[in-house]
Amino acid sequence: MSTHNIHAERVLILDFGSQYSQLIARRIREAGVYCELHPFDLDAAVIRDFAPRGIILSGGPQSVHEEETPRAHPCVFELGVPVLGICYGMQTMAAQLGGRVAAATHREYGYAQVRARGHSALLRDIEDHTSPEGYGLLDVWMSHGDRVESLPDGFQVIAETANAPLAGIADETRRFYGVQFHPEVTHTRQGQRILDRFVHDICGCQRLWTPTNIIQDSIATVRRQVGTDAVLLGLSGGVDSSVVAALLHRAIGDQLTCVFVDNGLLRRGEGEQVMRTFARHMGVRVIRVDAEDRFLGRLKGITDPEQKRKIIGNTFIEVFDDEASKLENVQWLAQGTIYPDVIESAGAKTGKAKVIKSHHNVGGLPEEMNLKLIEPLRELFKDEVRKIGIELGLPSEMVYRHPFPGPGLGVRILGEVHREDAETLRRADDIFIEELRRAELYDQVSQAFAVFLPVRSVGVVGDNRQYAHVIALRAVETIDFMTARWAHLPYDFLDLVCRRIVNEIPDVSRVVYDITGKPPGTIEWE
Ligand SMILES: Nc1ncnc2c1ncn2[C@@H]1O[C@H](COP(=O)(O)OP(=O)(O)OP(=O)(O)O)[C@@H](O)[C@H]1O
Ligand SMILES: O=c1[nH]c(=O)c2[nH+]cn([C@@H]3O[C@H](COP(=O)(O)O)[C@@H](O)[C@H]3O)c2[nH]1
Ligand SMILES: NC(=O)CC[C@H](N)C(=O)O
Ligand SMILES: [Mg+2]
Repeated sequence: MSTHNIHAERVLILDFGSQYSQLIARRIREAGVYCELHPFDLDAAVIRDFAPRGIILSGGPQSVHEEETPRAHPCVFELGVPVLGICYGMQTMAAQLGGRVAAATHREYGYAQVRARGHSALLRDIEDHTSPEGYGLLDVWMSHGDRVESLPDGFQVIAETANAPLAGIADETRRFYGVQFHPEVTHTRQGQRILDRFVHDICGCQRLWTPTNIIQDSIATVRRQVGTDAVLLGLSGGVDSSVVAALLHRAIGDQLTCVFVDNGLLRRGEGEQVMRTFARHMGVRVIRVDAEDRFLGRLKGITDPEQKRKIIGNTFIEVFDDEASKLENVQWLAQGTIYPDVIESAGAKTGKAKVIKSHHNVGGLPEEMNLKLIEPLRELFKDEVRKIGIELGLPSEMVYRHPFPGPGLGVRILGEVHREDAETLRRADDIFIEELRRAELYDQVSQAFAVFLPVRSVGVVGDNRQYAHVIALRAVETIDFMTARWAHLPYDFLDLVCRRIVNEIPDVSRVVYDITGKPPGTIEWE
């Protein structure tokens, strides 16, 4: 049983549309405090029911001084809990409580140095440098064009810059704080300390949100939820489903059955690895379904990328359906949904956030099969999922592996998918990944893989003419996979990988390296 109620002390973040709202939530979680991110116009009744220990108002693209721009519900300032406004959040707090906000003559984007004033509970003793006059100086990151020009009653200035004399404000009595800079971004060097200060010292939250507590709590919840029913999980070998498998196995043991589908579009050794880690080492019941013929059969003659994705998704559903109907007493389908998926799909529904992913995995399973859904990672960010995976004893190569798309090699073999090309690609990809690991570059890039190009190019090998395929290598660096920079891998390294691929795989005569960023490219080629 869980020893603490890890959700009891919670912080509410109201999202005014900042690019960094999710980052605020991640930082609060890093501080060991449970928080949720919701749209700024969340119902007052829901806000009260949430019973937050503190509220954070995020930044946002709009201008408080224009008409009809977002406001926090007045109840935010009436609950008697601390409030921290960041950028737009500070501006709207100031405006709503009687201060004035206007466009500044100078905008501030990027680095700025803030001078702390007085001894606020928020910034006291937190500094990067000390000025000759003895003031604390903070290196921060700004992104604003408006500024607070006059303070509401009860507020004092706690930080200033040349361009924003009111860069930090506080009403210590009501425990309302505002900062014009962004403590949630890593460029604000003391940002985590400032947020720690807010949630621990000002809101009075303890550090209950830790991997050990999260695991204990999820186990208790899962046991309560499923009782003695059986649970089915699609296990891909990817991070999320692997962590769900480990967690459910610990919670309900033999009541869990995993289905691993080999669709013929997986990386080399994937099936073997899944069976070794889960079935052999951990004693999880895993059914391996060999569905290569079924998938490749359906893909015959299909060249359009979107059509390929749809066919692969639908075939997954069929295979799952078949497997589920063979099992007895299965009432639940487990899924590796994580918190960013929840935020993004809510945003997509209300139209407040831009639709980020239109990718599909094995979507649609629940309706098709009438199973109840169980999603034990629904509240967690990827980094939290990884920490839990490690704590549950999963190997770190599994927990820290690069993401792999649901449609797999199906979107990395351009045009029609042929079995022998999939094998060629698997070999090339395996060489690339193996060498990245050997050179200790694997963890320095966010995602790396090979792509099969269905064109032929002439080469010369051993005095003979060779007319064979082209492999493209792709490696990117990114935080959120929304934008990416191509990885500047060393030439000598690329040279080595190229030579191995061309020498070891007869069907490849040429290797190219993709130097397109995202945008304008996407990460996958299809
Ligand atoms: N080959 C497969 N066999 C069984 N289930 C699969 C397979 N591929 C995907 N799935 C299911 O689809 C879900 C979504 O896939 P997705 O790639 O988003 O997540 P993941 O594989 O768990 O983790 P990661 O994002 O690290 O790849 C998985 O959690 C898993 O339940
Ligand atoms: O689970 C998935 N199902 C999909 O259909 C899918 N398509 C792309 N990706 C992964 O998403 C990230 C961004 O990819 P793109 O720049 O190609 O859109 C990269 O990490 C891609 O590998 C997918 N993941
Ligand atoms: N990053 C923000 O929250 C910006 C707030 C507001 N749009 C400004 O320019 O000042
Ligand atoms: Mg995956």
